[in-house]
Amino acid sequence: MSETQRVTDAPLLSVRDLRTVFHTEREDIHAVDGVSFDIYEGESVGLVGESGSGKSVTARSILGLVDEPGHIEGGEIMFRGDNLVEDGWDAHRGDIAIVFQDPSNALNPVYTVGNQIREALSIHQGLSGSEAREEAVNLLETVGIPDADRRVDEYPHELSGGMQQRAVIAIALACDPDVLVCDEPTTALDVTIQAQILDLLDDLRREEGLALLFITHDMGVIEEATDRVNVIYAGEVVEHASTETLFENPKHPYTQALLESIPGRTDPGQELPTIPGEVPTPTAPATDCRFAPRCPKAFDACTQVHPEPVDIEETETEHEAACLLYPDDRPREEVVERHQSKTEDDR
Ligand SMILES: Nc1ncnc2c1ncn2[C@@H]1O[C@H](COP(=O)(O)OP(=O)(O)OP(=O)(O)O)[C@@H](O)[C@H]1O
Ligand code: NI
Repeated sequence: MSETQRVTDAPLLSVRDLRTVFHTEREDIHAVDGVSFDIYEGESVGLVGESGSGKSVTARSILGLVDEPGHIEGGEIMFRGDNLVEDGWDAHRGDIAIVFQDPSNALNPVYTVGNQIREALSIHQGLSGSEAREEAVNLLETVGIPDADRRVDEYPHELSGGMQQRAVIAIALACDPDVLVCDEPTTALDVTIQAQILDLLDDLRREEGLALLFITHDMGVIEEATDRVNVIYAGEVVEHASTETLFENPKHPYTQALLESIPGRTDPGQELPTIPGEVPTPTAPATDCRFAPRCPKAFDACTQVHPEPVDIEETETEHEAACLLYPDDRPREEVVERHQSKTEDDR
C-alpha cells in the first residue's frame, strides 16, 4: 500500500468511536466500547485479539447485523460519505460483504452452489437467466474453482472444505462489494488450504481493489495477510500500527504478550507462553485499563485511570497505543495525569 495514496484519498470505510451494547436481563455488555479504525481502498486491515474481545460484534456492527438485545449506541460508520449508523445500510447493501469461519454453515445444503451465487447476483446486480449463470461460472473461476462450468451445478456437500470456502467467497463477490470482512476465514481449514485461501484473498485485493478487514485471533494470519493492524482487547483498540511496525516494535503489553504467543518467536524447546487469565466481559464503561489484572507491567494507576490512545513518536506511519506507560519520555505522574484529563474532557 503506498503512503502517498493514503495521504490524498479519504478512507473507504471509517469507523469512529463505535459503541455496541447488549442489554441482557442480568447486565449491559459493552462488547464494542469506542472502537475506531480506517480502511482505504485495496488495503488489508487486521483486527486481532483473543476470544471474546469484540471482533465479531465489530464486524456485525459494520454490516448492520447486530441482533437483539444488541444495539449500536454511539459512534459513526462512515462509508463513501454516508454515516451508516444514522442513514441505515439500505443504500449500501452488498457494498460491504462478509465471509465467516465455517463455510458449511454459510452455504445452504439444499441449493446448488450456482443457485446461491445467482440469487446474490439477482439481488445485488439485477442479473438473471443465462447471463446470471455465465457470471456465476466466471465468479467460480475467479475464486480458483477448477472445472467451474460443471461445479456450478454441484451441491455444497460435493465440494471439499477449501472449495466450499472459495464458493462462499464467490457468493460474497456476487454482491460486488468494495469491502470484504473476513471473520476467521481460515480457522476451520487445514494449514495448506488456509494458505491458499489467504493467497486468493490477496489476489482479489490486488486485482479487484477489494479492501479487506481480517478478523482473527491468529497473529500468524495477521503477519501474512495484512498491511495495518488494530489490536482489540475487551471492546477497545489498544494499539494500531502498520503490520511491520507492530511486529518489530510492539508497544502495548497486551500486543507484546500476543506476539510472544506465536510459535517460532519463542526459542525452540521452550514452552509456548499463553497469557494467563481471560478477557473480561465489559459490563460498564471503562474507568481503568481492562488489561491491568493480566498485565506484567501494571502499576497502581492502571486500575484507576482509563488509558487514552497516545502517538508513538518514532514511526512515520501512524502508530498509537492506549497504555499509561506512554509517552515514556515523561515523568510517570505527569503521563497519568494527561490520560486522566483526556478521559474527563471526552465525557
Ligand atoms: N448476542 C449476544 N448477547 C450478549 N452478549 C454478546 C452477544 N454476542 C456477543 N456478546 C458478548 O460480546 C463480547 C464480544 O464477543 P465477540 O463475539 O465479538 O468476540 P470475538 O472477539 O469475536 O471472539 P471469538 O474469537 O471467540 O469469536 C463477549 O463478551 C460476548 O460474550
Ligand atoms: Ni468472533
